[in-house]
Amino acid sequence: MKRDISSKLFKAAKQVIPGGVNSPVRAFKNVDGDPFFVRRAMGCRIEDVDGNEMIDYVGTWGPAILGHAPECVVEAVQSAAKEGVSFGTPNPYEVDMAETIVDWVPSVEKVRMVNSGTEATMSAIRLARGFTGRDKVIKFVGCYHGHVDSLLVAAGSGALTHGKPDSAGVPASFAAETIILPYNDIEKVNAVFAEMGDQIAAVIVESYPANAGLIFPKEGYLQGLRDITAKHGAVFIFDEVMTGFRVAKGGVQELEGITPDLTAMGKVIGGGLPVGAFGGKAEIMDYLAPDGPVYQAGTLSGNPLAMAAGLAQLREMERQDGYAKLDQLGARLEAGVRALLQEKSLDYQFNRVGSMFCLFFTGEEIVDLDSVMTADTAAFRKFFTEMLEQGVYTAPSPYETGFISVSHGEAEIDRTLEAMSAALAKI
Ligand SMILES: Cc1ncc(COP(=O)(O)O)c(C=O)c1O
Ligand SMILES: N[C@H](C=O)CCC(=O)O
Repeated sequence: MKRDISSKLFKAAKQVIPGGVNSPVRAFKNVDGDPFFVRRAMGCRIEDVDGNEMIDYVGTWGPAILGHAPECVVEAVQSAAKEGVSFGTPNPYEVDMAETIVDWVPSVEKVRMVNSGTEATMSAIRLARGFTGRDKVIKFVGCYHGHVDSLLVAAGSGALTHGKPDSAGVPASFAAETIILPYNDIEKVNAVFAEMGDQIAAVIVESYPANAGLIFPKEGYLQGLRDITAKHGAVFIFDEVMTGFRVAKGGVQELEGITPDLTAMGKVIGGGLPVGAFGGKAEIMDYLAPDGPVYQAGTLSGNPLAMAAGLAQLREMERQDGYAKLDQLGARLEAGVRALLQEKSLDYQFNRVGSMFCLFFTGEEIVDLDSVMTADTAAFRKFFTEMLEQGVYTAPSPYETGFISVSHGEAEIDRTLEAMSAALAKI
């Protein structure tokens, strides 16, 4: 593939943008390559500035559930923009969005809009601390909750990709308030609560961890977290920034029948514009300013364009019965991948829920970060590079999850399986 213009742009970008990118996972460091720059993205395809077209499974890291630039979202943004792009006052879209979230997400009684998933988790943590009057927070190894200081400890996603699960610049005193435990081990959680339950403000967990590949909870694990937090008066925070509105209308909490106290949301609810949200029990949410003592704010929060885009996307998903369609496409991909692995006598693990999936280049059962880290990263790199050569763009890291969109069709899934077959043969 020719990448001349992308190479020039990357060179120029590195002069003026740290690492040449505005978010580390985009830098392709984990695949020994340089990133391509995108000119346009429509449906399930993206085209780079050199004219290479690719079937896309990154989907702008999750938000593009209908595919790129769906007509309904573009029209909603255009029409909203004609009335003004930001008001800095309450607007009707915000009420519509809040009512939609409360209607769709089982545990949410009240919700506050923010501008990113990071803001959502950061605010949820502050609220949990304000509500309980406690400081300590439990998070799990490999879970990523955005670049919140106290949560950038043993984190997944870009932090893991770049071999630095902890970040410089996070004061040791902040990190000391975060208790890190392995995922999927409820005994360890119970033991910490037994020792210091009255100091723990919150347990935060990715509903299905999807920033260290895609890991599923063991039977009873999420309910175990729910029970122990309830017993000790700690706030149970579900991070559904990635899974919310993606795996089902009501996210993982709907699938698993779990009722968290607070939920962090983002990605799909923004329709591709910068949006996050956090919500939950009214009793806790009412601790927020202006009614309560926990301060939280945002110049552009509830922005009319972002709300219009998100609402249009959610309504279209409902209208098309998008979740059922995504599950069918996901099942087709899964069946094809499993057949390929069997045909090639590879014992690699493949995890999928609805339209989210991850192929792990290891035979170990995937239960936590330790098992994820047994994957053969050299094999992953070869696979990624070969897939890209064949016009299929998957995440440039073994620790990210793939996303199918409603605009993928059976033909694209089958083409992807052909590419996978060739790529696996080259490993
Ligand atoms: C589970 C999860 N939580 C939080 C975040 C942070 O969201 P954002 O990148 O919008 O700040 C992300 C993604 O980055 C995520 O996947
Ligand atoms: N895994 C991250 C979020 O889900 C990827 C997005 C980013 O960090 O740029």
